[in-house]
Amino acid sequence: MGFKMGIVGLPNVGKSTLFNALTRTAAAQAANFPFCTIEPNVGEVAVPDARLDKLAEIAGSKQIIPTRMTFVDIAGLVKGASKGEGLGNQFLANIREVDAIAHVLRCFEDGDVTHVEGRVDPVADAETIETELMLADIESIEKRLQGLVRKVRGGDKDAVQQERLLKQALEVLEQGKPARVVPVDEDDVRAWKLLQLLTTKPVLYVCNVSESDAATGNAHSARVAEMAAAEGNAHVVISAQIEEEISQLDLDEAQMFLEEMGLTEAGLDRLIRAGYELLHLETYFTVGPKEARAWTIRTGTRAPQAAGVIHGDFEKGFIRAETIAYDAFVSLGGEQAAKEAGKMRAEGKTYVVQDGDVLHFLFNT
Ligand SMILES: Nc1ncnc2c1ncn2[C@@H]1O[C@H](COP(=O)(O)OP(=O)(O)OP(=O)(O)O)[C@@H](O)[C@H]1O
Ligand SMILES: [Mg+2]
Repeated sequence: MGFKMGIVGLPNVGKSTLFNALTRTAAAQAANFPFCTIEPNVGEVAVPDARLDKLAEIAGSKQIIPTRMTFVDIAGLVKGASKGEGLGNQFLANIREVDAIAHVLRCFEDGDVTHVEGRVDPVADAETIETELMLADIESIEKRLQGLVRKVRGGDKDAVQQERLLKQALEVLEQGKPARVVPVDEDDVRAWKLLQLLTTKPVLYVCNVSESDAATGNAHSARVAEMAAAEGNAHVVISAQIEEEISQLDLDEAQMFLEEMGLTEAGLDRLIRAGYELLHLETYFTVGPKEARAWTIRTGTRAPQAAGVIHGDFEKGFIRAETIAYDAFVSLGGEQAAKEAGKMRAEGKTYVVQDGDVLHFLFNT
């Protein structure tokens, strides 16, 4: 499966710097000139989860394998991108493929770093980008509607559904609103997702502040917070530049550095967690002497489909899941003790896996 977040924003706002920090590499070229990035950079990031380390410690697991999330560093968008301005329209296609958008907003003042509009105004920047995404959606909907005409006439059911959904999206977009405000019926959810409209993707605003504002945020990030709350989107405050520095340090050094800065936790950890929440993702664990491993599922996933994340055969031949809740596993001191205390449950096909469940799957091959 694997979930993907696209890092989106105006040119030169710190997207590649953030990407490098997240992936602990210098894979993406980050430099003080607009349109530095052209081809998207793709990297996998381990999802930090203290619970996994705790479980491994209790079970004496030799190896710890965190679950992962993919980040894609996309080229900067500018006003007119949907009409081919800047580096044009191809980047909009990169955004189509992601599950959610991390929208980086410049919230730092630094006369040496070029802002494409010559001023720092993250709320206006967010509008610029959102407008481009809306225009791109309108254009792609109009094209797709034309392409559907014949099929709809022929009575193709899927085409009729698509046409209806596209028209609903078009109506709100033409009022200047993102397609995510369209209320979608249960029966339409799948088809709606398949439309891959840019403005239906959940947004996490990343307020990129200067080093000195990393712990407290600033007036710019406060305005973004307000905007995000009004839209029902999420936001985090982080300094991409410091995060990149921290990502080069080893764990002890990084901890000291964070404390000196007055931070309790690396901004990246907060960002990844916020991404998790935004996508309604949860984690379950498999724990044994060989390895302790975390797996990602969507909230509400039933046991067989959760098993399918490990291997398709687990889902096909699913018999039952043995479950211990994280808290019981930890407070009782491991699997055996939890079992003896009656805290291991056998669950069937309809069981909805809970965040933090420690699971064993039994299956037919
Ligand atoms: N928090 C920050 N404070 C000060 N400078 C920063 C901060 N974050 C990034 N920068 C600087 O901003 C410049 C642009 O960064 P970066 O290349 O990451 O931007 P980008 O959004 O990827 O740009 P492009 O769209 O051109 O690829 C770099 O010089 C970087 O060091
Ligand atoms: Mg870049």
